Amino acid sequence: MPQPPIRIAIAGALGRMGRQMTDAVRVDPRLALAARFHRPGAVGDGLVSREEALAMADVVIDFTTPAASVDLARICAERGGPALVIGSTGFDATELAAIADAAKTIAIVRSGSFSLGLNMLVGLVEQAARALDPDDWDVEIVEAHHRHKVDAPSGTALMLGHAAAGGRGIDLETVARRARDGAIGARPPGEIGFAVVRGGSIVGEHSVSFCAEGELVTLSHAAGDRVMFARGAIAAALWLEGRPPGEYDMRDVLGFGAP
Ligand SMILES: NC(=O)C1=CN([C@@H]2O[C@H](COP(=O)(O)OP(=O)(O)OC[C@H]3O[C@@H](n4cnc5c(N)ncnc54)[C@H](OP(=O)(O)O)[C@@H]3O)[C@@H](O)[C@H]2O)C=CC1
Ligand SMILES: O=C(O)C1=N[C@H](C(=O)O)C[C@H](O)C1
Repeated sequence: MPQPPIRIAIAGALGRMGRQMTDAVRVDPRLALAARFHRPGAVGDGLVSREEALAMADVVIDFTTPAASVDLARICAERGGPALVIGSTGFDATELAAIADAAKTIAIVRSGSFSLGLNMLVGLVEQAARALDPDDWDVEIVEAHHRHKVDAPSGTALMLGHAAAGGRGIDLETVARRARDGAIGARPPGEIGFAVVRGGSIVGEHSVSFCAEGELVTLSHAAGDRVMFARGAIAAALWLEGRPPGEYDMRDVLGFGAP
């Protein structure tokens, strides 16, 4: 018997990723585009209210803002579904805790990047960080995005930072250096530095450099098109079918295991 298509609702449907998701879901025979919604009050273009959308969907795919994603996760948990794929970035600790709380009731895949290649890079970064002595090898993460991006460092850069810190067996927050300016002094050993570029239409570029006396190792990824984020989010939505409540990430979906 052929499986019935998974019914997808798209949050933030008029945004850059919302539009990309709409196109990708429409052409995927495993999925039915059940509903699209945007901000409260947004109408036209086939949009419905959030409440109507949630009633029609098995999975909601959400690329919006931290506040909107947290609210959506809370509402989905209160009504016992649907499951959620969250791609928004820029969450603070309180917002992340709220999503973790919702994941006690519903299944959620949340990732700063739905790119397959990027999630493979996360494992390579963790491996390199484990192998290279932090007293000799400085870690520097550089990310570049389009001029419209509102959070920094990117969710992906933070994932890469967590992978590097995890490889060293430390908590990223204790060693992260998110910005530098002025008379900052010499670089302390063990620091994980972030640098941010914003401009034009850059879809997303990330590099992690391990810098030692006389040599440099750089691992990098460049996104040329948002379509692969949409494909990754679809893989996550399909993977969610029948999953118990919990907060999962793209490495779970891809079967890459913990970094
Ligand atoms: N994890 C991943 O692989 C990827 C993650 N992202 C992340 O996804 C998020 C969205 O990115 P992008 O599409 O470029 O940004 P956009 O600003 O283009 O889209 C976000 C949309 O969400 C809408 N929105 C705001 N509040 C609500 C709400 N309460 N309900 C429904 N919709 C709402 C905004 O509306 P309005 O226009 O009216 O403000 C906006 O159109 C960002 O956090 C980005 O970092 C992006 C690409 C890949
Ligand atoms: O805002 C974007 O565009 C992107 N955001 C994600 C992030 O913060 O890492 C993923 C991707 O790089 C595009």
